[in-house]
Order: sequence, then structure tokens, then C-alpha cells
Amino acid sequence: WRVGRRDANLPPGPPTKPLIGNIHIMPLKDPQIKFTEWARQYGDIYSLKAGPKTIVVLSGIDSVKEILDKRSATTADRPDSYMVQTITDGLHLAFGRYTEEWKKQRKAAHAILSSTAVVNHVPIQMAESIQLVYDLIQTPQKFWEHTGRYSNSVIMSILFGKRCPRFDSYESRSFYEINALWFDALDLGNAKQPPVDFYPALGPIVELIPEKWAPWKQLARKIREKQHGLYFRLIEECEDRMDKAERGVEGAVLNDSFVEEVLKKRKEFDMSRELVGALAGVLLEGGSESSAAYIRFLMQFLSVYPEAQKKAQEEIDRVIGEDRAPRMEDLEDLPYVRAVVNEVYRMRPPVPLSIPHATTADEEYKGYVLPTGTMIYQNLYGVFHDPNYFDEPEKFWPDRYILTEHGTKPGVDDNGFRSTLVFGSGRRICPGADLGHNNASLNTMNLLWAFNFSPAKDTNGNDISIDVNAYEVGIVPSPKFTCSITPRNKNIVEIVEREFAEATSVFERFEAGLAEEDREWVEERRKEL
Ligand code: HEM
Repeated sequence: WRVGRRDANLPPGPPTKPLIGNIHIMPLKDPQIKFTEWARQYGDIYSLKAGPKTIVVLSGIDSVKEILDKRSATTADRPDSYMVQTITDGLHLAFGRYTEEWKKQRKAAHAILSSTAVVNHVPIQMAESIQLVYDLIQTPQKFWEHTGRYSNSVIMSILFGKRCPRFDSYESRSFYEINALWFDALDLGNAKQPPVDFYPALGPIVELIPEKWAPWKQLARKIREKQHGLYFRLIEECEDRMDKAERGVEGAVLNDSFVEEVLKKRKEFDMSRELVGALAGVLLEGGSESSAAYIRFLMQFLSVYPEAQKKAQEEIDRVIGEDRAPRMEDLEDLPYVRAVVNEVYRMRPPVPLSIPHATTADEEYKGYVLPTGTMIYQNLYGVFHDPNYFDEPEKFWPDRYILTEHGTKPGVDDNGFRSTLVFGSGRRICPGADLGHNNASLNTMNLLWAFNFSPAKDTNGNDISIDVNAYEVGIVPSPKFTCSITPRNKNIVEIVEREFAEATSVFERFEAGLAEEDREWVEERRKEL
């Protein structure tokens, strides 16, 4: 009868009901908004009950730092997830438990994602970013596809040595279709899965239900097959390339992709082929979704806040002049552009509730006891919208990052903040942070240099208003909006065409295995330039 009740030594929270706890009030849509409202009501640390399961939500910088950063040794687990286990055998680096297999994957990922390794990826990021600008000049209304293509193509090139020149490239389209199913299946709000994550005692019964009566089993199998199909098709292409290069087949060259490297060093990394496939898959997922979401939010805020856009463009014009596109090295001379990046992160952290952590020991904090197995949400959205730290937190105002390092109110003690907060905490902090940050910074600079963003017009010539609180739902939500994207002047169009043509030498390394349609598309574009 105590199931669903909140123990006295847990942090406070909304009233519970027997057996279900707070399940009946769990937000099904935009949970970060409700979680933040509850934080203002119950405090920076509060608890929720989902049946017997305890969930703790951290919405203040001090509790995040103390519990997730400082006590990372015992708060780096992930909660059990039926879908993650069934679909990935628990091998998923991001959603899987804190295991030996996790450690091996983290170590291998570090080889391409460390701050020193990511410098090697800047040329392909710059080349793809120029293509993004080129694509947006041609068909601005397709900005959703273009941004998705950009981020997917960068990480595809790094992982498999194969880029995606079009959103309709087989790999890019398949990836986004499969990932939509995958993220949807993980969403606790949409009842696509049995409630075993909250009521583990139901596990054996759920196991016994035949697949034909268990839609979640059908869904899990479908996603598993599709993910496996795509990820291992790409792994096989790398194996084939390696094999041909080793046999000296004419034209077969290695391109030092991550998968080639890990396959070569499989023994050193102590990874099975299955684990290599799982790792490549999760990096494809992490690398594609969050950077695309960032760029879309950027476009949305620039459309709604013309003053910030103008200020950043004035800075860019002063530093870069009229003869060339921006380069990565320019960033250090562009403090306002860097402030725009930070403000987009703050306004819309791409993974707003981070990925839930779980405790592997009882944790005491401020007199509360979080029992082993507690699921911990790191409410990044809530931390970044805390009115105690941020003036007018709902306003997009990059200048706050000029006034203080972390954008906090002048005079406030912001010691707990760090510039990597948007990438999570502790041992689970995003391994792709440097790569992701380069994606964000480079594209912020390039897009501001190239375009004016403004609200789109309806048929009567009136602005179509943009609701900055309308999201596409998901673990990595994206904004729902349309906008007008127009090149700032003719000179810019000419520079983009020239630099896109020059980028051919960077692209070619990743084009050996392109499908016929992609190759034709690339050749046609290059003829036009
Ligand atoms: C702006 C871009 C990005 C943002 C804001 C972001 C944010 C995050 C956050 C908040 C987490 C959860 C951390 C935690 O649990 O405390 C995470 C985890 C992760 N991210 Fe990113 N990410 C970005 C880009 C990337 C990229 C480019 C990759 C891959 C190349 C990537 C791969 C991952 C992986 C594999 C994890 C799971 C780590 C683990 O559980 O050990 N992310 N990311």
C-alpha cells in the first residue's frame, strides 16, 4: 500500500496518489516547461513518484554541481529502460547503463571527439557549412532538410568516411526516419511501451505476452532491425574499403574514418564488431539531432530579435570585411557572435532535460536521502531560466554574455556555472561537446554573415507570427516555425559559390562511396558553379 507514496526523507514534490504516485500528472508534452514550473513551486530539488520508482529533478546549479559533477562516481548510471534493452541489448552509449561496455565505448569515442582530435574535423565542418549556406540560397523554404543534412553529413563523414550531399541521400533520409521512431519509442509520455520501467515487477508478465498482442514488441523489433540494417550496412562499406585497400585493388583508398580506425584497433579497444556498430550508431544519433536543433533555434531567434541579429552582423562586417566567408579562426575576434551561441544554448538547450542519470548508492543532500536507483533529471532548461541568476530569462538577449561570463546578473555569485553546462554533467557529460560546439559556432557565424532572417509573409504581405514556445516534441525538440531567409547582398552569393566550388577538394575524400544519384547531384551542382 505504500507504493506510489513519497518517503519522508525524499525532497518535496507534488501530492501523490496510492500505487501511481505522480504518474497521472506527468507532462506528456514539453516536460521541461512543467518541470520548471514545479521547480519554482517545490524548489531546486524536488521529487516525483512513478509507482515505486523515485525521480528527482534538479533545476538549480548548486544541486547539479554537487550531485552530478562532484558525486559522479555514484550518479553516472542510467535508469533501466525496457526499450533500450530490447532494441540495443543495453549497448547504447547514451541510454545504456554504466557498464564495462559503456567504458570501452567512451574510450574509443574519445579518439575522435577529444578537444585535440576535433581540430581535424574543422575542414569538413567548414565545407559542409558552406554547402548549407549554398543550399539555403537555392531553396530557403527547405531549411529544415538543409540543417538536418548538414549535421548528419558532418558526422557521417567523420564516422564512416562517407558524406550525404543531399537530404534525400539514402543514408540521411533513412537515418532521420529511423531516429524519429527510436526517439518516439523512448518517450515515456506517449505510451508506446509497457510500464515496466516504473513497475519492474511486471517484467516477467510482459515477457510472456506474445508479440502479436504486444505492439511495443513489434515496434522494438522494427526499430532494432532498421537500426541494425543501416548501421551495419555502413560498417560493411568501411570493411569492404579496408579489405580492397589491403588487397591493393585499384582506386581503393582508406580515408581514416573513425570506423576504419576502431576496426583496425578492435583488439586494443577490446570491442566486438557488434559494439563497434552500436557505438557508431549512437554517435550518428548524437551528432545529427542536437546540432540540427541548435541551428533551427538560432534561425528562429534571429527572426524574432532583429536587434541582436543586426549587432552580430555589424561585428562580423567589421572583422571579416567583404571579400570572403568567415573561418573558424575568426571566432576569437567575434565576442558578440560567441554571445549569440551561448544565448541560444541558454534559451533552448538542445537536450533540455539532459538524459536521466541514476544513482548507484544512497546519496544524502541537504538532509534528503536519494535511495540507490533514483532516476535524476538534470533540468538544464530550468537552470538556464532561473530568475535568481538571469534577468528576464525568457528574453533572447546575447548582451548578457558580454556583461558576465555566464550571462548571469552582474554581482550574482555564479561560481557553480561552467561553459559546458549545456552538454550535461559528470562522467556522462556529452563526449561530442567540442564537435557540437564547433558546429554551433561555425554555423552561427556563417549564417549571420550570409543572411537576414525575418518572419515569413502571408499572401497579404503580413508577417506570419512566430511562436517561440511551439516545439516539435522529443528528447531533442526542435522549434516549429517558418521564416524568411534572404542573402544579405549579391556579393555574398558570389563568394558562397566560389567557396563552395573550392570546397570540392575537401569533399572528395568523403565521396568515393556515393550512390549514383548522389554522385550525379554533386556533379550537376559543380557544373553550375
Ligand atoms: C550542440 C550540440 C550538443 C549538445 C547540446 C549535446 C548535449 C548533450 C547532453 C545534455 C547530454 C547528456 C549528458 C548527461 O547525461 O549529463 C549528451 C550526451 C551525449 N551526447 Fe551530446 N550534445 C551535442 C552534440 C553531440 C555530438 C556532436 C555527439 C556525437 C558526435 C554527441 C554524442 C553524445 C553521446 C554519445 C552522449 C551520451 C554520453 C553518455 O551517456 O556517456 N552529442 N549530449
